Amino acid sequence: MLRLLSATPSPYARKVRIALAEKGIPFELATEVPWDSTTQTPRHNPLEKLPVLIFEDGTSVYESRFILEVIEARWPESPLVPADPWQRLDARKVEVIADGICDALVLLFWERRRAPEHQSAEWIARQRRKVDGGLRELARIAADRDWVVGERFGLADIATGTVLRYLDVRFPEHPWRSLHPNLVALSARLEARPSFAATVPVPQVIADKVV
Ligand SMILES: N[C@@H](CCC(=O)N[C@@H](CS(=O)(=O)O)C(=O)NCC(=O)O)C(=O)O
Repeated sequence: MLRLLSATPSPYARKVRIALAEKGIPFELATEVPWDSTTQTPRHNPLEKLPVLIFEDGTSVYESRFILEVIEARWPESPLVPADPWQRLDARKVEVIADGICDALVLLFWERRRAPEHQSAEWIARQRRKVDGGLRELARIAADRDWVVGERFGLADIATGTVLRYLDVRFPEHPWRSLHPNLVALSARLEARPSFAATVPVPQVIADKVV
């Protein structure tokens, strides 16, 4: 059985979970805390990050954008990327922006886990700018369209929907809902999909000292 190493808050893993669900591909969900010494993630990814997609023969694929490319190549039915090559690049650009916002949110989360006297205000401000700028660009691209890119649900919606809900987990005080009402409407539509409803992110308990 196909296996996915995942974590309850992970927006990157949520993209893969949603894609597999939307394509009807069965898999075993292995929920980990990659920050704890007990995690099996390093056994399957030398970069020690999840999500990791593990095939029955033990081969592993990691880095969510690449995992999604592998899934699209291996199971092309119900495509999640547009057929038009330029629209496909637009969708992948949206994923780059969404993942980049998530990356900034992860860095922000860990900076705030440091003792107050060790937190860098400059570093926090820099990550905050990336979150705000990325959200502005996603709001500009999405506008009031039914789907973020193209004429149907796909990768760009998965990436945008996951970062918006991840904000609630890692940066609940961020005013994105008042700043970008079009993203609020988009998020509500996406979260109503069964693949989203089944994968709502929640914080995890991290037992080990990480920073
Ligand atoms: N670019 C990677 C990012 C993955 C990532 O940062 N995963 C985190 C977990 S989570 O933030 O998604 O919940 C991780 O495994 N971190 C462990 C580590 O960085 O050592 C992807 O898209 O897959």
